[in-house]
Amino acid sequence: MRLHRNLVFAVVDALNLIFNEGEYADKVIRKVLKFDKRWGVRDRGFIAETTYEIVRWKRLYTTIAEVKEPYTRADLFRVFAVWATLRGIQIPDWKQFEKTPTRKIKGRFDELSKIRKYRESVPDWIDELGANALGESFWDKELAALNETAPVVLRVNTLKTGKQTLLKALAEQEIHAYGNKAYPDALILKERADVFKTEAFKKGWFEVQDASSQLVAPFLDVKPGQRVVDACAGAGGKSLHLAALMQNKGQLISLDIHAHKLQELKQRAKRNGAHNVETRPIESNKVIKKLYGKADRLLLDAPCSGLGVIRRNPDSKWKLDAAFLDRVMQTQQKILQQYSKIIKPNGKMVYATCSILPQENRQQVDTFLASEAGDGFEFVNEQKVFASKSGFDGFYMALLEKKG
Ligand SMILES: C[S@@+](CC[C@H](N)C(=O)[O-])C[C@H]1O[C@@H](n2cnc3c(N)ncnc32)[C@H](O)[C@@H]1O
Repeated sequence: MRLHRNLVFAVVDALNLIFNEGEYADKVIRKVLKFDKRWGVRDRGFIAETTYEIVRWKRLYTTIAEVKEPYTRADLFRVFAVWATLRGIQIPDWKQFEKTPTRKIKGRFDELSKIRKYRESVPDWIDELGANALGESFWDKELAALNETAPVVLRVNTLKTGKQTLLKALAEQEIHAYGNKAYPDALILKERADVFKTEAFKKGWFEVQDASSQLVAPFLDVKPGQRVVDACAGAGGKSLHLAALMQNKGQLISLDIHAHKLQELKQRAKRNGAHNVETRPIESNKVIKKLYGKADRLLLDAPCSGLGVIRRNPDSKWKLDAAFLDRVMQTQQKILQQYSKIIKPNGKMVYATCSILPQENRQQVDTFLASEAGDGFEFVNEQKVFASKSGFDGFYMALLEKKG
């Protein structure tokens, strides 16, 4: 592979914004990709993938490069040189790469790879947290799986089409995918592709949604005609799936504290042909209280650390901190305590997170069940989804039933 100057410079610009300015990787990449309209699919792929890779391996690469925050431009070129050297890519003779110590880089890599927190590139506190929560040997495996590149997974929108029709439409555009029996509506891409540009996407035939995330809506056991509340709906990944399972019959009320996310949900619902979705921003407690005792089904897709999805959001490893984790765990319990009142007698509720930590998952459910608000609820079932076992994102879901 030959390195092109303006592409490498774009990666360095992106890294500067992510590492030094604290901006989010996905937003930065979208911004940087607009720098030059002449860049083709491969160029864009190089910028996005290389930036994500370096963000993923930040601790390892910056330690090898012997650079510290805040990084100068020269530091970021050194980090880039580490990435290129470890991939066996010829370092160009530009002045930014003068004196790149190729042999030393390889030696340092071998040395640091013996220590998990460097090998897997995580801050000390996350490494300790994971090892304490899951045990050393399981954390070893799980963390390695969480650092793999995530595949692109689609969920077929059964309100509009079927799997075979979608497969055919994608194949006509040279996008090839395959199914997996454990995930009835999922199609996994063989190679990354910009699926958002396809006609099939514009027609609402699919959404991009990880396979593990696709397990959540079916776990709630919704039926057409029911009243279902999705209380932390965000931009609606799971609301749209619920609407499809309800076959557009009944009522789906999607709530969130952020109105702008619900706005996006509305647009997606329109494209998906999901007509039974109503969005309500949680502007005050009244919005929740009005729904007390009214829902057959309730989904609590709670805010969380996101430790199960760091393959997709590698920069969250560097942006998360212990104080955030504490706060989000308090919110999870508050949501369980208060929103569970939305359920009717004999109704069902799913509590879900995209975390693999027991303290955000089963322990929250147990605390809720032991509390006054949890009295009258029965634990039915749970699914702990680990990246190392499933090959997809880490997730948790618990099904609870309110007694009659
Ligand atoms: C895991 S995300 C939801 C993802 C979404 N369900 C999906 O499938 O695309 C959690 C959501 O909870 C929302 N949230 C945070 N605190 C909340 C609260 N107290 N009540 C309701 N929603 C809240 C966040 O805005 C965020 O959209």
